Amino acid sequence: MEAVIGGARVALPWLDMFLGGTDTSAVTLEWGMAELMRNPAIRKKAQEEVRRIAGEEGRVEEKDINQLHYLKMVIKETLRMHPPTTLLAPHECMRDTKLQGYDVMAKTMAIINAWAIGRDPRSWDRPEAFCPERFEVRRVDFRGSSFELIPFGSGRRICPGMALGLAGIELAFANILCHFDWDLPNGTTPEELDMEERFGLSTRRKKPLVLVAAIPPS
Ligand code: HEM
Repeated sequence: MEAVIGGARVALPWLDMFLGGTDTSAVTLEWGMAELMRNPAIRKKAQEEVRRIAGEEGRVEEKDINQLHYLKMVIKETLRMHPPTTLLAPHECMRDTKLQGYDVMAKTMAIINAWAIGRDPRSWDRPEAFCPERFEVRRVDFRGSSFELIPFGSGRRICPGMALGLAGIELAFANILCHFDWDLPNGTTPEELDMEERFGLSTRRKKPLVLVAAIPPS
């Protein structure tokens, strides 16, 4: 990100880092919870796993994260359907290139729609269904090597904060599922939950997610 200070353009990489690092994780968490509210059976399965791993300590810590196999699939499925940086970052072609029969001129701006790629029926069976189990049979990586799932981009400009972002999302997601039972307010049914998006720097929910938290009976 750049700012104009005293007439001069100044690069602000720390601001990129701050915005890229906080907003994306918060948006992913909100979409993930929304999908779990629409899919109670998936929520129950994720919550059972988290509470089993939390055990007697009653909380999930960083050392436990690698055991959260189902929750990791829930997060992967969330990033497939709701990549926060919908259009990744614009890339400029450095030299004249031929790509799959197309001529791409130097200086061409390439904008990649990760949202559409994640919902492409040529790559995904029932793409509009939230189904973490699809990753049990299909070993798709989302770290830049499987082009059908690129929420963090790919190649030399892939998101450098991926590991940090994922660890934060996993830990926060696990603990909010561990400590509370969740419900929709005012008798809203899962089918009625509004999933409309608002496109922006990161694509968030048009209406913020409002949920009722309850402490589970011990
Ligand atoms: C769910 C979490 C996150 C997602 C989905 C995400 C996604 C992305 C995407 C799609 C890009 C553009 C990649 C491209 O150019 O093709 C990017 C770039 C970047 N991200 Fe993230 N990000 C996340 C978390 C973070 C965190 C936690 C940090 C830092 C603490 C971070 C810092 C950056 C920076 C500095 C860039 C620019 C890299 C460059 O241009 O070379 N991101 N991110």
